[in-house]
Amino acid sequence: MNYQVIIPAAGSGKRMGAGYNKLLMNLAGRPIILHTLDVFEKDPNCSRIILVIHSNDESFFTEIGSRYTKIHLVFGGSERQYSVYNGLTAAKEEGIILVHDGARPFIRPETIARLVAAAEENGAAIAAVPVKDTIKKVKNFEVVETVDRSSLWQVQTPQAFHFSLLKNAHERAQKEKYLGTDEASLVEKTRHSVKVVEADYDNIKLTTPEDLYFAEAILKKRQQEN
Ligand SMILES: Nc1ccn([C@@H]2O[C@H](COP(=O)(O)OP(=O)(O)OP(=O)(O)O)[C@@H](O)[C@H]2O)c(=O)n1
Ligand SMILES: C[C@](O)(CO)[C@H](O)COP(=O)(O)O
Repeated sequence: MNYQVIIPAAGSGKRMGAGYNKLLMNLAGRPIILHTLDVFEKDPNCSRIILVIHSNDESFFTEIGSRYTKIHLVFGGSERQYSVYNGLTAAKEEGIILVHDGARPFIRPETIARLVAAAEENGAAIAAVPVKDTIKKVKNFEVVETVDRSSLWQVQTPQAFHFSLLKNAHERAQKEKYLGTDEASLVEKTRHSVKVVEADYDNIKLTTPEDLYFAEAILKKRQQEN
């Protein structure tokens, strides 16, 4: 089943502390964002990549345009949610649409395929992995509650939706002025069910400097697999 993907890549990477967009940082000799784009450019089921960029990075992304035939560039907003919404305006209003963080370069094609199938069937599906650590609610550095982790999952991207379901959820959030940290939380507010597809623990989001060490190790392991 064909799908479109919105790739939000317009963040400032504050937690990475590079002083510029972390997605332009080097990973195995290439900017992180190119590793992510490669997955979708190579996927024959991906019909369109809507890449949401910061105006500061326009020249970089314009330059790579010739190597990535599926890309449509859109400018982002001050929040991730606004960037994704801007991406929706450049999408074809049909079929299945995915949202995938540019900061997650290790997504596997087989996970994408499972998510697309689940979204086709249910309307909404997200990648996630079961929590491994004990999770506690903490206030002023004091434990308030230990949360039962048997039903807790750590949510990732891609998140996959019927186009109209995602568009309606974003429009409602814009109208009612609420922000979510992922697309599924906006869809949940419309009371539509969201299916979970178990993904990989190495589908990490490169957020802080330590993640770059993990990324080098993941890449090395993937090269051994191929
Ligand atoms: N206004 C924003 C904020 C984030 N993103 C994108 O959303 C993804 C997940 O966001 P995050 O990892 O938080 O990236 P940053 O916002 O850049 O990081 P930080 O919060 O540390 O500044 C990233 O690919 C980022 O580029 C975006 O397109 N527009
Ligand atoms: C969408 C997401 O990657 C799911 O875990 C996460 O919520 C993004 O959070 P961020 O702070 O915008 O990186």
